[in-house]
Amino acid sequence: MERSRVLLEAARIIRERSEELATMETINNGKSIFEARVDIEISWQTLEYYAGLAGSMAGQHVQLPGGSFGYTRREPLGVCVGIGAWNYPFQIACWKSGPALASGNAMVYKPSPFTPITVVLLAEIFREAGAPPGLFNVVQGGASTGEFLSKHPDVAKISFTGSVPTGSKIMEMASKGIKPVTLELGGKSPLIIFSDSDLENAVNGAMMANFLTQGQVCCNGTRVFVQSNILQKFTEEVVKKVKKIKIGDPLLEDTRMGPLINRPQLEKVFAFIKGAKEQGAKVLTGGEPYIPEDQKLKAGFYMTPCVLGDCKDDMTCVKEEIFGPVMSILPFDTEEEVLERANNSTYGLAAGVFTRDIQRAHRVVASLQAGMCFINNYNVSPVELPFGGYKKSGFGRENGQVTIEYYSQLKTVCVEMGKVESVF
Ligand SMILES: NC(=O)c1ccc[n+]([C@@H]2O[C@H](COP(=O)([O-])OP(=O)(O)OC[C@H]3O[C@@H](n4cnc5c(N)ncnc54)[C@H](O)[C@@H]3O)[C@@H](O)[C@H]2O)c1
Ligand SMILES: CCCCC=O
Repeated sequence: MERSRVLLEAARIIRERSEELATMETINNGKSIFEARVDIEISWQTLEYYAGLAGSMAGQHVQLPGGSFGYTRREPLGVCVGIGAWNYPFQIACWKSGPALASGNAMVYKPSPFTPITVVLLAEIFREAGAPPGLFNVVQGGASTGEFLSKHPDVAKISFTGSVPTGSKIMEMASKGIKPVTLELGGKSPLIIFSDSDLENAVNGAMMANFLTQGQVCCNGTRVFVQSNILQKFTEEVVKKVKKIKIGDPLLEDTRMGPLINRPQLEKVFAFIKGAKEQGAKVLTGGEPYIPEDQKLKAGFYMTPCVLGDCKDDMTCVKEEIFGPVMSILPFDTEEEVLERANNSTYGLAAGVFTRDIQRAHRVVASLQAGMCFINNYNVSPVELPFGGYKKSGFGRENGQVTIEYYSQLKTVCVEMGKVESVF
């Protein structure tokens, strides 16, 4: 209950300071203030949710023959390391620290060097909320700092959010110390639109699946499979909407797309678009540098959101994670065919299906190889629901009750009430 009170107080402070924190997050990352506000809201909800679970951590009592019994204790792991990506800096730190602290651990958190700011504010908030000094610590740095933390003998667990190659290195380092890891990695998720969908809903779902945070979202549904008989109509509607996305100063109220995180990321996205064109895809809109009129923004890393048509499953833009505002549209004919193509990926983070046929919706998600599936929506992530991947998108979960298990260990105590029956 003591932990719960600290988390609840931290949630209250975040809520009270939400406008300031959202502004800082926009400056930190470049996402629109509109989206940053949502991130801050999800963040305090996460701390509230785990505050609620903190007091309910308990073991089991098991009766054994002869009056003997056993019981289990759910105990903390110790010092947990959190290593975060730059796309949701504050939210990722809350997704990790909420369950870690609720379970009784301490945390050392390393944000991405591209977004070092807001997690420092989170550390100050935890202190102000009553967390003892040293319970939640921030260490700044890049790969070598992450490696130092991952190899450190005093560290009991690593929770990592980032790319597959780095996740693989972290797992290797953790294996040397036999440390548990949670890996929240990348994706190339499918979004399947059946022709019986509510078209407006499906178009809105595809927008949500591709263009939040300048397309730099791990679970984005970037492979948009559209049933052939609605391909033309769907594509026209999507392109119309994408053209209307307001790009510019992320601190302005009506902006919906700010700059990408940095120059290399912008160039990487342009290289994917160039490669897509060379492989035969057609740019239906966007994919160009965007120069805002405002003088002070001219050197920003802006681009116009892009929709690619005439895509094929074996194109690089369809197979690899771009991590930018680029949607690939792929026609399909049958359910069986689309399932096979949707699952034909080394990733398995998320997937979505739009249909009015409820039986089909459940049948399809049951066959999709993805940890986070959406029916008739996309990219909503309530804290009550576990989030995480299949296949190379990682393992372990964030959010939901189950995450307590990833931040704790189970001790079994066997109690003998009779005499020891020695076999010797
Ligand atoms: N599944 C999820 O929940 C989720 C959420 C956000 C982002 N992501 C993924 O993250 C990727 C983009 O983020 P990124 O570019 O920051 O990823 P990244 O792997 O380059 O870096 C992530 C973090 O790891 C650190 N790091 C880098 N090399 C390291 C090493 N050798 N040892 C230890 N730490 C090291 C970085 O400094 C950073 O803090 C995308 O692939 C995206 O899909 C996944
Ligand atoms: C914390 C939000 C994770 C979404 C993926 O990038």
